[in-house]
Amino acid sequence: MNKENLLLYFIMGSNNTSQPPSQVLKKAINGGITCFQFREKGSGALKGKEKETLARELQSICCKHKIPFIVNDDTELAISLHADGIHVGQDDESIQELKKKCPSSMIIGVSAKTIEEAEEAERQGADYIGTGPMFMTTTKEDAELPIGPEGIWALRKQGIQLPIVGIGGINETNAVEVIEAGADGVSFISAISQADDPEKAASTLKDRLT
Ligand SMILES: Cc1ncc(COP(=O)(O)OP(=O)(O)O)c(N)n1
Ligand SMILES: Cc1nc(C(=O)O)sc1CCOP(=O)(O)O
Ligand SMILES: [Mg+2]
Repeated sequence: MNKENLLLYFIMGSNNTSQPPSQVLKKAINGGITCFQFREKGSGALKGKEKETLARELQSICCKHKIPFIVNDDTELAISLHADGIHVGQDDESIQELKKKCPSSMIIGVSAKTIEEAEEAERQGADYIGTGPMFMTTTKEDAELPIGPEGIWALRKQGIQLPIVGIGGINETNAVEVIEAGADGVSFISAISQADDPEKAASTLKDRLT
């Protein structure tokens, strides 16, 4: 994957916003996001056909604007939609399994915060790692304690070269710290999905980082 695409990585599912998700995504794209992950998860998340319909709608918006469309967790959905990529965590499907099932062009993102996890992701051929939580977050129901941007410093210091995107509690006031620690990008849900004006929220984040 082109690591420039990780700079402003927006993640959202239908339960992360009170506005229509398609409107939020369009505004976020107008504001300058560079990548999108469909994460339909947690309380009230859509399932089955409804989930697929929303995924297709958001994918077509991304496609029109040439924004990579990544699916969280759901490999079957990612494959059936010919998504640009899939993101998995340590408790999800292994990279080895994904490599067997997915087209070789599909971007594979993996959550990794320890040196062991990051080295394993590199060995297995992940395209990028997501490291977090950087800061306190209430968006992920089972989020762990924050490791701070120091967690990214530590991975870089120990020689991790894979593209890294920080995640968790990132907003316009702390995004720069994450990049300064060695990340190629920042990912965020609520900073945009909960904003009254998602376009302005995205463009403010972009201004802070460019
Ligand atoms: C870019 C990015 N980084 C990390 C995660 C977290 O993935 P995971 O640990 O599998 O947790 P869930 O998102 O599935 O709850 C992510 N989604 N994206
Ligand atoms: C999906 C997710 N994964 C995390 C991790 O630490 O792996 S934190 C998180 C939630 C990010 O939402 P917000 O930007 O609203 O804090
Ligand atoms: Mg997961």
